This record gives sequence, C-alpha cells and structure tokens, in this order.
Amino acid sequence: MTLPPDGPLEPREPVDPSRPRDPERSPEPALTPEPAMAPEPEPEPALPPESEAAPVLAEEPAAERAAETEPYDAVVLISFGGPEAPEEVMPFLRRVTRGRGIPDERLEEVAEHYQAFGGKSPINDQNRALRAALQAEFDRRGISTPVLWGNRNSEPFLTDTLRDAHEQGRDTLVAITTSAYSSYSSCRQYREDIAESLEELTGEGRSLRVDKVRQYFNHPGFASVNSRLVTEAVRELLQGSGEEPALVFVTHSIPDGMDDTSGGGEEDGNLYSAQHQALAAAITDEVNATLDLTLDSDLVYCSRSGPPSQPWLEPDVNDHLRDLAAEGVTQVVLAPIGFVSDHMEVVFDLDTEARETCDELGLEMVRVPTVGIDPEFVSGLVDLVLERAAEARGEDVVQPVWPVPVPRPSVCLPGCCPNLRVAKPAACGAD
Ligand SMILES: CC1=C(CCC(=O)O)c2cc3nc(cc4[nH]c(cc5[nH]c(cc1n2)c(C)c5CCC(=O)O)c(CCC(=O)O)c4C)C(CCC(=O)O)=C3C
Ligand SMILES: [Fe+2]
Repeated sequence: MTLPPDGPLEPREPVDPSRPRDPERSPEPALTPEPAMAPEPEPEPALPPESEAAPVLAEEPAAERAAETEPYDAVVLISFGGPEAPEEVMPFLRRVTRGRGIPDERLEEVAEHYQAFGGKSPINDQNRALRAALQAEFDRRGISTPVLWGNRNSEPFLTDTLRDAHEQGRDTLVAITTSAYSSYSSCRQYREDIAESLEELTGEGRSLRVDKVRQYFNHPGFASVNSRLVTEAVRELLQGSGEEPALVFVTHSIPDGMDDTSGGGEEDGNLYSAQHQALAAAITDEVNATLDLTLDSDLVYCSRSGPPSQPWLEPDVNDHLRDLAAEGVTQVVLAPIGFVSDHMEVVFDLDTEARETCDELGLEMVRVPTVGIDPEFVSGLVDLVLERAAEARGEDVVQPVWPVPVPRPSVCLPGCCPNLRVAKPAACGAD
C-alpha cells in the first residue's frame, strides 16, 4: 500500500477542549476547517427510575473489557439494511421512505429492481461478511471485544442489537457506519438512528453510550485501497488492449440542497461532493504516476431519485457515458468510490443499467470492485476503532489521513449536515 504522502502523521491534540489551539500543529486545511477537537458528549443521564419492566437490569454485571478498546466494550457496525425475500421488498421500501409521502408508483419501480434479483439485496450478506472479517481482525490482534451489527431499515434493527448488547452487560459502544463521506444521508441520519435507538432503550430503563469513529473517506484504509483497486483495474485493461481508457468515478447522487449543507453549520458546506472530488483527483494522479499515463477522469452520479423538479447532483453516469462515446472514447473504467460494498446501487445501477448503456454505445467497460472485505480496509476500520478509543481515553492519537490532510471530527460539529425536513436529535455530535 501507499503511505499517505502529505498528511500530518504526528499526533493531534489530546481530547481537551479547554486547551487552546496551537496553530503550529493544526495546519489550516483546504477543505475542512474545524477546531482541534469537539468536546466529548455529555455522558448519558443516570438510569431512569426502576420499573417492573426492568428490575434486574441495573444488576447486570459489566462485561469483560479488552484494554485496547477501553472505554468501549463492544463495536457496532451500522448499515442501511435491505430486503432478503420478495415479500420483504415493499415493507423495506416503505420503511426507507416513511414520512416522506413518496408515491407508491415510485416504490413499485424501485421494487422491480429488487425483484429482478429475487427480492434479495446483497447488502446484508455483505455486512455479515464485514462483521465477521472485523471480528477476525480483532481476534488476530488478540483483542476480545465483540463486533455487533444493526441496521436502519431491516433486521437486525439497531435498537434490537443495542438491547441485546445491554442484556449482555455491554453498555459503552463504538459505532462504524458503512458510509465513508459527510452528508445528511451518509452521516447525520445514522446519528439520528443511534439517538432514536438510545431514546427507546432509555424508556426501557437501559442506559447505553454510543460513540462513532470519524467519517473515513480520507482514511488510507478506504482511500488508498480504492486507489489500489482502480490502479489494478486500469492496469488489467491496458494489458488487454493497450488503449487508454476514460476513468469515471461514481457515487450516489443526493439533492443539491443536501450537498450544499454537507458539513454546513460551522463549515463551508458541499463537503459530500468536495470529498469525492478530492479523492477522485488523488486516485487519478496516483494511477497516472504508477502506470505512467495521462488519463483524464470525471466524477459522476448514480441512483438519483426524487421528483424531476428537484435538482440532484449531476451528471448522471449514463448521460456521461453517452458524452464519452460521442467524444470517441471506446473504453471506460467505472470506479464506485462512493460505496463500500457491491449492494443494489452497484449491482443494479452500475452492473445492470450502466452496463446496458455501455453495450448500446459499444463502450468496453470495466467496473472496479468496492472495498468490501479487503483485508487492508478491514484493518483500517479496526485502526479507526482503536484511534477512537484512545481519543475517548484522552490520549494523543495518530490519525492517518490521505488525500485530504485533515481528519473529520469523530464528534460532529454543531449544525453539520442538517436534516432539512425535520429537526431530530442526533447522537455523536456536539449539538
Ligand atoms: C448518500 C447515500 C447513500 C450512501 C451512503 C450509505 O450507504 O448510507 C445511500 C445508500 C443506500 N441507499 C439504499 C437504498 C435506497 N436509497 C433510497 C433513497 C435515497 N438514498 C439517498 C442517499 C444515499 N443512499 C437519498 C438522498 C435518497 C432519497 C431520500 C431518501 O429516501 O432518503 C431509497 C428509496 C427509494 C428511491 O427513492 O430510490 C432506497 C431503497 C441502499 C440499500 C441498497 C441495497 O438494498 O442493497 C444503500 C446502501
Ligand atoms: Fe440511498
């Protein structure tokens, strides 16, 4: 792998919000200005009054804690969820879009994509594999902390996972989400899920604390692995034909308004698109340097939904492929850097729809794998857990970063990535 060439690898300030910021050690970032570190969230209030429903809970013995992950006694992988059988598709889609008045015709249209794959999204199996790979990596390092898994939109639901953890005496958890970038959909919405689960469990007399690792689009375990995967795909294509392909980076489109407020609050906004642009540009440079090429690249978007009247990030991947073909391009490498595994957005929107577009246009297309359970990605996530634990203990932490040289805060800044429809409580933040 490539080491981050330009990131500050010296430790950052320990978690002590009362300490003044030292400008020498906190270079002004180009993309993500932020204070040295947001304060830790207030601990959850003490247990609510005993009720008949939960008389024994306070007696629960504390589970054994591995020293390396102190204060955390469990890791929880949080993801989107997906249906696993035809009859689960519509209930899943209603859950995803609840409270938003999406017409049933739109849901039926999306349901067809799932039904074309037997009503089963690959996402849950991919998360089972990721959970197991994370557990294996902890085991390999001699760390006994369990890795749990909970979803927003399908079983196992996050609330149930956290309740089970509490039953087993585990009440201080650190979360990893399957989403690397900053935006409402990819960050705050997961923080709202955590807050909602914690509130429900508090109502049952269960007190838990859940912190979160920083967004990891610029952790080498994600960014450098993507760079390697793109480089290998380009190398293979060149060995086949010798003709230089066009490089196309793809991510999930979001409404323009959601991108405008990504970061937002105390930052400049547009972080979602800016983070993708920065990673795409850095990977392109690395591919060109490694393979001695001069490839051009573009960042494009897939999986747009919402009414046509609402602007979403563009161009759409299919429109872009048409433009490339019109310019005389004959080969493309499609790199889905916005996703961590080959879920429906990848297998339907790219491997099915975009591939059909390529076939129509006579474009040869290679789709780069997502990071999935690449050992270096899995190891990077474990590093992020240990980094977050050291931060929670108030120790100096080493925060590897590439290509954007500033780590995202693990405690989100006030007002970042706001929910533009309804204000909801969110965990893991300073607001
Ligand atoms: C940024 C982003 C990610 C990446 C970050 C992350 O991973 O979280 C992501 C992931 C995913 N999105 C997924 C599925 C869906 N997303 C929808 C709708 C939406 N996504 C949005 C954004 C994102 N989405 C937005 C702004 C909407 C519209 C408003 C809304 O509804 O919030 C809808 C509703 C139907 C439709 O309108 O298309 C569905 C079914 C699945 C599961 C795939 C599977 O089953 O394998 C996954 C991993
Ligand atoms: Fe989505």
